[in-house]
Amino acid sequence: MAKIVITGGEVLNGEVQISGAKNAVLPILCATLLADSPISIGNVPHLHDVTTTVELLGALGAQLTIDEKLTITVDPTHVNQTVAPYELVKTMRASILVLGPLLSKFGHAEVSLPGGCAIGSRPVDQHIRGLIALGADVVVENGMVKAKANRLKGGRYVFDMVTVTGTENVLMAACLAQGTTVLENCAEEPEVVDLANCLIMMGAKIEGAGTNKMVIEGVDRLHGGHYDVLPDRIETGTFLIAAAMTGGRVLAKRTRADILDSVLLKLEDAGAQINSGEDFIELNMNGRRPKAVSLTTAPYPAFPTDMQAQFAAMNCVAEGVGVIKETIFENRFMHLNELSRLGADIRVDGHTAIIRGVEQLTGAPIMATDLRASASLVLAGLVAKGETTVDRIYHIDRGYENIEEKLGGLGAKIRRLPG
Ligand SMILES: CC(=O)N[C@H]1[C@@H](OP(=O)(O)OP(=O)(O)OC[C@H]2O[C@@H](n3ccc(=O)[nH]c3=O)[C@H](O)[C@@H]2O)O[C@H](CO)[C@@H](O)[C@@H]1O
Ligand SMILES: C=C(OP(=O)(O)O)C(=O)O
Repeated sequence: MAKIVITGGEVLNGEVQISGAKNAVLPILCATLLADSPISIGNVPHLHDVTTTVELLGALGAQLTIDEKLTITVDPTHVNQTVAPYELVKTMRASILVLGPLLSKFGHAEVSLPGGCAIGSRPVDQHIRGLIALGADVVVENGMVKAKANRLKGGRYVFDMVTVTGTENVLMAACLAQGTTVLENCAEEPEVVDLANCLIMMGAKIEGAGTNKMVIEGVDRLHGGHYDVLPDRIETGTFLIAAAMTGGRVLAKRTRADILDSVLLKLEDAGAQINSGEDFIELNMNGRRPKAVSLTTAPYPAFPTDMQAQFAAMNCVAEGVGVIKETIFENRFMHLNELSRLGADIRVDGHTAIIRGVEQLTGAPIMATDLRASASLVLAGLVAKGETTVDRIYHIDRGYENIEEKLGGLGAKIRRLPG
């Protein structure tokens, strides 16, 4: 299995180009199934999850072309399959996002219950109940979600909890339903808004994206066009933390500060100087050691669970004690054991981690357990004395484009050992 080897101790300095957001491009690629003419998607990140989605859409009969800039054009007019088997969806949580579009467009969908990061049980009951509220007939049998409907009808659904992909699935389904759908307690994440903007470009009638209530007026058809995916706020935050942990300065380009408020505030609490403009964020630590920060994860616009592991890594070397509460996923502390193997001082009490910063971590072989855990281990390796080898690095390739090249460009001593 491929590994990443890092020799810690370099102060990061320089510019990094941020890629398109994984959690926006995946639903948007699935939304192309709804169109009745070709649609091209730009600012696509080169990620394993994108390849998986492309393979999935291809297996459903869509014709895809990818140019040298990684713009993906999907022609969904030849889709002739509405079954997404386990073999195709097992590595990626987001594959459940073909359920809503297939059902809405073709009246039938069978999608295997998804895999993805092992960070919690991650049920899809809200996706199913939302589709039932639109008139679908849904059963779960042999690990498959099987849904059918002649034509979905507008309805009202109040999500039990804020769910990002749940909101996206039901939103996509509602676009081609007959009549008006009202969705409440919706996720307000920027990636949901990006999906809604893409659907609107395709002819959908959606109001309220980015608030907790969306009203969707169903239309008879959606068309193609072109859409550029928004920048990845989690990748951005990860590079800014790399600068903060190493006492360095990083200019993240082609990104957006307005979707990172809660993260930037915590970085300022850690002592970072932040300067941002329309499409860049610069973080300067001026050689200082970060101060520990306390945080609680919650749905957007509060602090994102996808940045929790990276802040845990920063707290390991920060001055003082930081208390981290994870409220979204029940099993998202697996990085903490590995960080302890580097010498971190961490106490876990249920869903709370109390981290006392140490002066120096020391390199060791460690194991990545999920996507953001992997990122946090790489960050820790940047500041650990000597060599850190992060095994099972395939997790990181699901969500970070060329992470070792980008960190290397900022001065990190990092290399990949092929498996
Ligand atoms: C591809 C994608 O966009 N992934 C993101 C998405 O995951 P994902 O959409 O899977 O996460 P959700 O927002 O759905 O999960 C939030 C919480 O709701 C629970 N839940 C969710 C759906 C459901 O039907 N029933 C239920 O109980 C989950 O177990 C979890 O405790 O949002 C998460 C929370 O911001 C992020 O960490 C993931 O990076
Ligand atoms: C948990 C994540 O991804 P997924 O939902 O695709 O497993 C993530 O992006 O941190």
